[in-house]
Amino acid sequence: MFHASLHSSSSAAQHPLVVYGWDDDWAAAFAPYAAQGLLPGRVVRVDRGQCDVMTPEGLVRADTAFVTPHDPMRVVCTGDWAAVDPDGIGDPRYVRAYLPRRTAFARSTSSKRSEGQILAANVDHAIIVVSLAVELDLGRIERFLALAWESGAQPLVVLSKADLVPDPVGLSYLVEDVETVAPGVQVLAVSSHTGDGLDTLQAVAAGGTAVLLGVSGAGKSTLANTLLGLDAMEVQATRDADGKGRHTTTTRNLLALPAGGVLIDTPGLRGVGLWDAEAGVGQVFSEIDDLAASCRFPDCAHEAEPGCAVTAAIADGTLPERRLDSYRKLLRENQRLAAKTDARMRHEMRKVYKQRGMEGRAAMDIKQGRFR
Ligand SMILES: Nc1nc2c(ncn2[C@@H]2O[C@H](COP(=O)(O)OP(=O)(O)OP(=O)(O)O)[C@@H](O)[C@H]2O)c(=O)[nH]1
Ligand SMILES: [Zn+2]
Repeated sequence: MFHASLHSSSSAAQHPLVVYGWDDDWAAAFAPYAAQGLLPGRVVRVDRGQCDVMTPEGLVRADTAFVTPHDPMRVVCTGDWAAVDPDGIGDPRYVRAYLPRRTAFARSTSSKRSEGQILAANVDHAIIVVSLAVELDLGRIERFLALAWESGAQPLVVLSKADLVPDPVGLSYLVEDVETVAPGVQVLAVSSHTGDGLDTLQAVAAGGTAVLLGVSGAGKSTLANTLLGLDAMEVQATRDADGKGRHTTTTRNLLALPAGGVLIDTPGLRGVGLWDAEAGVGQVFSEIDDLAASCRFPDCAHEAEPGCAVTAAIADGTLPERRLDSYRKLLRENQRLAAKTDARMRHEMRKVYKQRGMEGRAAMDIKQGRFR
């Protein structure tokens, strides 16, 4: 790139995988595999025991048999950084290993046997898309926030279809409403139709790998197409061809954005639920946790205990009762799920991602001038 050639004569060309999120830390983690002659690559799609991996040689197809253990949390997934066989060594090529994940999105796979499944790995930004065309459901936003925090990614709430709320004062109230349930999270009104807010969203997305979360009709596909630089005509044409208008994400689930950054859009993420997100739940309701720290009893249940700071805040109107109800509901739901889930698997997930998530959030806090 222009900058690179100005500042450093040795790096005339940047690594071809930089647009897919490659950085010095990944390079360091990959060094032992590079020494074995393996190629680095980012998994852009997984299906039927094979995956597509973007490598410096371009897109290669590789078998995942060596990295497919019985534990579904350890199966290679979209967003992983993989070590694959170089060209000419065996046919098919194999994925030999994948690098430790920085973050991961998981969900429970079945209602009977609650098992975790990884949906996307190494996501930096969880973009929660909420339509302004319908009434805001703050409880639902809180669920998505919990899920996002639990993954280790930094959440961002996008209020989509902002063109439907032409009154700027009304719009600012809606943004404020969402901000009250999303401490530590940026809330951004965006319209794919007028382009409002897109610059800011693009700038955030350029800083890493993003996923779009949200219910059906929230505007995720439209936003994805906008970020990918596909205009409405192209999308319409595609919609006519496959009846879905989702051509961009049917072949690859991970795409480099023209304005920088990477977008992951896997089908599974579209219906994602809450999975063992207890730490994430606490993060969403951090103001309640803060209050609880001042309760007289450390194990206060905020019911009828004397000296309870939480019920006091509800009584004096500083904490909406809805927030506490919502908090309890999510915790209960979460405990039900957690009870059904194999403890070892949960432990595994905690160990690997929690630390990273906390480090990431601490770094974000420092960057944004928030200190706790
Ligand atoms: N007015 C307005 N409508 C929008 C905007 N963005 C999307 N829409 C409309 O909202 C509807 C749903 O948008 P999609 O992008 O398909 O929503 P989605 O979240 O991808 O939905 P699923 O694919 O079902 O998950 C479509 O009819 C879009 O045309 C916007 O910025 N303004
Ligand atoms: Zn209390």
